[in-house]
Formats: sequence, C-alpha cells, structure tokens
Amino acid sequence: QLSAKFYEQSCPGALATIRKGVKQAVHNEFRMGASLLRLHFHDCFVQGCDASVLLDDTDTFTGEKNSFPNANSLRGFDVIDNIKSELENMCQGVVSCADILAVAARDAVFELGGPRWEVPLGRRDSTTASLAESNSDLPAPFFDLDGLTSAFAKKNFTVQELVTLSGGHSIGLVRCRFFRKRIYNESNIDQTFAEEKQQECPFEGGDDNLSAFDSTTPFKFDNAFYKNLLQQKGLVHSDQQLFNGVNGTNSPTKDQVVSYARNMAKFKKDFAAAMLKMSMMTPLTGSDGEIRKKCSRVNPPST
Ligand code: HEM
Ligand SMILES: [Ca+2]
Repeated sequence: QLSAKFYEQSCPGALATIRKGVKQAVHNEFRMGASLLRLHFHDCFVQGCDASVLLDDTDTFTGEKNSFPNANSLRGFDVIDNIKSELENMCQGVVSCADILAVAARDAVFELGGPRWEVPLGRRDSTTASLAESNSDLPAPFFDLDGLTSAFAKKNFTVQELVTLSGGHSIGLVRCRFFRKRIYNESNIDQTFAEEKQQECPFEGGDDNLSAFDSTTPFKFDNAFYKNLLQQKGLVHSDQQLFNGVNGTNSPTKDQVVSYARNMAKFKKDFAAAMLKMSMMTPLTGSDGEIRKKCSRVNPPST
C-alpha cells in the first residue's frame, strides 16, 4: 500500500523539505536527533504509525502526550510543526504528519552517523489517540528481559528485533529517576561507572538530571552502546538486561549484543531493517483517517 514515491507527483519537494528541517534542528541541538527518533517509536507502538502521539489533549482526555512514558519527556513537537507548516505552504493538505515523523526519524538517525533506509510513504493521520494504550504498551526502563520481550512480541517484533531496536539508545539522554535504582542498588554494573553516574544522579533529589544512555559517544549513532553493555555499563536496567538476562547467565540475547559490539556494520544494517518494519506498523491508508492541517489537532469539521 505504502510507496516511497507517494509524493513524487503531489509534492515533489516534500522529502527535501523534511530533510532540511531535521538537519537544521539537529545542528542546533544534537539531542533533537534522538528526540525525533523516539517520537516516531512512541507513535508507532500506540495505534500504529498514525501521528496519534502528536495530538494535543482534548476534553475527552485521550491525549498521549500525558501518558506516563511521554509526559515531560517527549520532545521535538515544535520541529515537526515547523516542517509541517512549511509543507502546507508548499503543497496544502498533502503530506501527512505520520509520514513526516517516519522520514524525520530516518533523517535524524542518518544525520548522527547512523544508517539510512528508504521510507515507504502514504500513511494518513488518525482522528483519535489513546492515552490508555500509550500507558500500557510502551515498555518501561524497569522491565526485565521477559517484560521487554512480551512488550515487543505484542507488536509483532522478535526478541532479536528488540535487541536491534534498543540500539536507539545509542543516542540521547535519560533522566536520573529512571536509572537511580540501577546505579545505587544493582550488582551487574561496573563500579567506577556507577560512581561516575552517582555524581550526576544523587541518591536523593535531582530526579530530572540528564545523563547520556551511551556515555562513550552520546550523540553518535554507532555500536558503542553495545560495547558498553559488555562492560556492564548500560545505564538503564532494561538495556543491561539485553546482555545479562534475568539471572545473569545464558541470556538468549547475549550473543547478539556481543555480535553488534564487534560488528558495527551488522548492527546498522539490522537497525535499518527493523526501523523500516516499525515504520509500517498498521498505517492508515486510502480514505482512512485524514491529512491533518495541523499536527497537534484533528481537522475541524468542514461546513
Ligand atoms: C526497549 C524498550 C525501551 C525502553 C524501556 C525505553 C525507555 C526509555 C526511557 C526511560 C527514556 C528516557 C525518558 C526520560 O528520561 O524522560 C528513553 C529515551 C529514548 N529512547 Fe527509549 N526505550 C526503549 C526502546 C527504544 C526504542 C526502540 C527506540 C528507538 C528505536 C528508543 C529511542 C530512544 C531515544 C532516542 C531516547 C532519547 C530521547 C531524547 O534524548 O530526547 N527507545 N527511552
Ligand atoms: Ca500512533
């Protein structure tokens, strides 16, 4: 249904415009590349890749922006809004917000040194969002391998794809509240690393202090994230689980982490394929949904 050439006739400049907007935003602030990648992930895991994540809350309180994983955490909305308004000036009512998210995530990863993949286009935008699904279906950093595996299985991803997509944490930042327990209470952590992180994340207070997932190359999309896991330097519990497994031995995912740590090309190739799959999760097509005029709200009823 989706096609990479979807806008070739209707808005030939669409891809270049998104690319330019992402490039500018990432060069303003490297972290924005990570934020844009995460926005697409949090969109696709809830109702599919339909830009539901971008809708502001309404009087029915279904907005996903207020879910536990998203509130005070997701960023990049302004970047998407700016790209959207440029596209509306160019070709009114043509390019969906869901497609902008998918392409922006791809361009952001590439901008930070990651792989590039072709994004099939033609997703349409939802007229609904789901706070409930956003709360229940997005994985939490306190999950064990079992919980991560079932969260991904629910969305049709294998445990191998879980390991691959977790490489998204090769870039970006995480708040102290999500790794405090790990750096103070867990034993499968490098002691020097734990002490370093304790400087950035005190035992009491500082819940919102930020730290890089990948302390080696925080804004370069490479395989250092996996190398860190080998050294017990994963910052959040869920990431370290990919190497250690539940009881510390014989994790079914350990070999894959080792393989990515040794072979960056393999990681990048697998990541591109897994992102392509993620970007195609239950899209709205044909006459389903709509092309929003503004990404943060559904179109007003036409009179
Ligand atoms: C496997 C389960 C996952 C868990 C438990 C998880 C959890 C988290 C948490 C807790 C944060 C920080 C939120 C905050 O501090 O406010 C975060 C950030 C991030 N996540 Fe994940 N995540 C997962 C999978 C993914 C996937 C699949 C991707 C993309 C392919 C991804 C990309 C990111 C990025 C890029 C950031 C940093 C965003 C920024 O700096 O603005 N995550 N994640
Ligand atoms: Ca969605």
